[in-house]
Amino acid sequence: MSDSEEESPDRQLKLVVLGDGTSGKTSLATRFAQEAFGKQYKQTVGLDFFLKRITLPGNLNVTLQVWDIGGQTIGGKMLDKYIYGAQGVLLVYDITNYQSFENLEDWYNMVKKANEESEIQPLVALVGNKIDLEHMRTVKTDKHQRFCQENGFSSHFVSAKTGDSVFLCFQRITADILGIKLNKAEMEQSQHVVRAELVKYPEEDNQHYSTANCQSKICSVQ
Ligand SMILES: Nc1nc2c(ncn2[C@@H]2O[C@H](COP(=O)(O)OP(=O)(O)OP(=O)(O)O)[C@@H](O)[C@H]2O)c(=O)[nH]1
Repeated sequence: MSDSEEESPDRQLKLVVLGDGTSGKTSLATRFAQEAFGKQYKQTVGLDFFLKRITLPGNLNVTLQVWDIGGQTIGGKMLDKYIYGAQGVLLVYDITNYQSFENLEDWYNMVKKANEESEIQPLVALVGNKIDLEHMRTVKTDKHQRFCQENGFSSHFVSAKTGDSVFLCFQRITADILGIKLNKAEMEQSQHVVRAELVKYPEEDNQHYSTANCQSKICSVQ
């Protein structure tokens, strides 16, 4: 390999995921880092770590260290230390749980306190999770947008369950931290396509579904 072909070392970034218990922080980190989702709730005690390497346009490799902080740590002594040194903070709430949105004010205050003495402030992203439960939404999108505008947060809506926009969310945050602009095509490429299997009804039942007869067994919902 010639000198010019040598890969430059990965950039390393620390991202901290904060928010109330059950807002979906572990699910979000697991979906992003392992492309998996578990329905069963298991409370995070303290914190968990995830590592994921992504490549941004221009062949820039970035290793993301994702710190998934348990929702119960809000009153604890360790929280400052967990947050300290992060280049990015994801404030996560559940769009069907208004309290989880309201409590982000407290979480954000903890971020400001932890970085009081540091010269560089982390980039903060507001993440509304569980958009697969849109019909149960209790936090209006204009409330979300206002909170972003008032504090200079970037805005994201995701579903850890379906994977909708999860990769895009982490990609956009990483690009913002590194000052890289993603174009529309690059962002569209990162949009997750949800694949839903269609139920195949027995022949005799098909009469009831004659107008909705699908040619393909797979439906792509974007
Ligand atoms: N429908 C739906 N459920 C979700 C989604 N994300 C997480 N959940 C469910 O919400 C519950 C809580 O998810 P967790 O990821 O454990 O929440 P957490 O924020 O890490 O909770 P703590 O560990 O207590 O801080 C689990 O039952 C998940 O399966 C989502 O996008 N959609």
